[in-house]
Amino acid sequence: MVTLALSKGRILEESIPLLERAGIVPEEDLAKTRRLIVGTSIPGVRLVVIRAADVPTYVRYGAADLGIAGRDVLLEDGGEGLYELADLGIATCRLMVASPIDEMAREGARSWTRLRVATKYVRITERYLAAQGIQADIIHLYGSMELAPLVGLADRIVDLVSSGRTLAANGLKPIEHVLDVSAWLVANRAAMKMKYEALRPVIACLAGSEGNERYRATTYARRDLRCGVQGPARAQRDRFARRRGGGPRDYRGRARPGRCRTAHVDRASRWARGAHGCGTGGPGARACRGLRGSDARRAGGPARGRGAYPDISRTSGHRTPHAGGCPGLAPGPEGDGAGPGRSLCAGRQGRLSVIGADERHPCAHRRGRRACHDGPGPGRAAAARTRGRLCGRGRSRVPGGRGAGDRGARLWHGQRAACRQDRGARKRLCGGRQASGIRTSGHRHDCRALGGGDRLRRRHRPLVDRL
Ligand SMILES: Nc1ncnc2c1ncn2[C@@H]1O[C@H](COP(=O)(O)OP(=O)(O)OP(=O)(O)O)[C@@H](O)[C@H]1O
Ligand SMILES: O=P(O)(O)OC[C@H]1O[C@H](OP(=O)(O)OP(=O)(O)O)[C@H](O)[C@@H]1O
Repeated sequence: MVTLALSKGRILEESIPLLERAGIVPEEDLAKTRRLIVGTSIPGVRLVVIRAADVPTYVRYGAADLGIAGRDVLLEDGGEGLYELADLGIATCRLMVASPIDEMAREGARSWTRLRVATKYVRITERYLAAQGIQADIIHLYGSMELAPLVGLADRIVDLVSSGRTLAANGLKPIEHVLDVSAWLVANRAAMKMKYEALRPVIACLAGSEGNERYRATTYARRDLRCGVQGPARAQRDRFARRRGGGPRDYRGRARPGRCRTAHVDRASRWARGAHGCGTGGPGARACRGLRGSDARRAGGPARGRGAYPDISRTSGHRTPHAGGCPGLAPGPEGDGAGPGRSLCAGRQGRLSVIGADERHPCAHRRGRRACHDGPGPGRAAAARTRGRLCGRGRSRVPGGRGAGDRGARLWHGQRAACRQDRGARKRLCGGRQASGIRTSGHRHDCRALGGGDRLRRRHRPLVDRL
């Protein structure tokens, strides 16, 4: 059973059409029913309707597997224990600082000193004010913030603004923009591991449902389609190669001809950003279906002609490869293209990330965690590939040294320490015995034998140090 938590209020109003477009039709009218758990047209998918601020809690503790909540609520909550999967593009508004209109001429927001600010969003406001270097007392209210300045409770408010009518009606004016807000699809982390097969079609249908134009590679797809096929070494090499003006390179630095067989998509991580311009029109293009605008350009799509990759929309965003919607939400065979994830990564979805790089990035890749359900996590897989390539599989080169086999190593010198194959080379350099070593400082730094304790360290210490 998949439980989807919906926020009451505005988000619910806009969630219902989204659900219906995705083929998830509630058995009862959610706006009218007093029931809080409602079945849907999809067996095994049910809805719970709760207060917006409670959605993160339900999802965090696994009472709901998925949830739809405003970004304001998620940021205020902190988002621990959640994967923030996709910006659904509904219930959009802005979080603004507002002040009484007549005060506007007197001072700007930045000149505040020890003002009182009323808000429902204490955490966000604290962070915002701290970032601005403004000292203020924050007064926590639960609603009708606009009233606070009118009755002398606060000098400013931080509140959501959509049409601006509420502010205007109360003689207030927005003065600073804090945050763009929209509703996001979130998931319980454990459920994403344990119930992934059941969740996947629901996620795909909600995040990629036709008509959801905000479904972008920048959110769900970008983070979720980590196939782990293409490792960082190759991505990095390609990036370097492109900077040099050449095409993609193999580990020896030779031009890599023909079609690239990889389809790595994760641009959420730095190293992978260069992974798409493979220059072949093959994998990069395939991988980048669904990337929009600058992402697509970065991926090399439009650079090779706007029509080259019909799935890349330059302006309007991701054109979901979700032909035909989500018939019955039945998870199809891997790689059947039925969902945005599968069409891109052949079903091997990986780890997810959070909203916006500016907030946090608990990226499983960076932590090297197992994230891919079909294999080792991208971190480890990538590291393994990197090691293999860097050391040239047994070449007795010192990383950073000379020789064709070391090109990759030079690019990836940061990985040297991890490269087992390099041990041989180091040993040969120091023989495990030399007192002063060869290339002393570099050698000392690299030599694993130094990890063996003081005795070894002394033995390896260059003569000059021992004097
Ligand atoms: N004016 C608005 N326009 C668009 N979206 C809004 C607006 N106000 C709030 N939202 C979004 O809808 C979510 C729920 O807001 P809503 O006003 O329906 O409930 P609430 O007043 O925050 O909650 P409660 O009534 O339980 O205190 C907010 O978290 C925000 O993401
Ligand atoms: O810009 P507008 O279109 O006028 O909408 C903004 C209002 O909507 C929200 O209030 P809500 O109706 O949720 O009531 P609340 O203040 O009690 O939360 C928000 O807190 C503003 O008051």
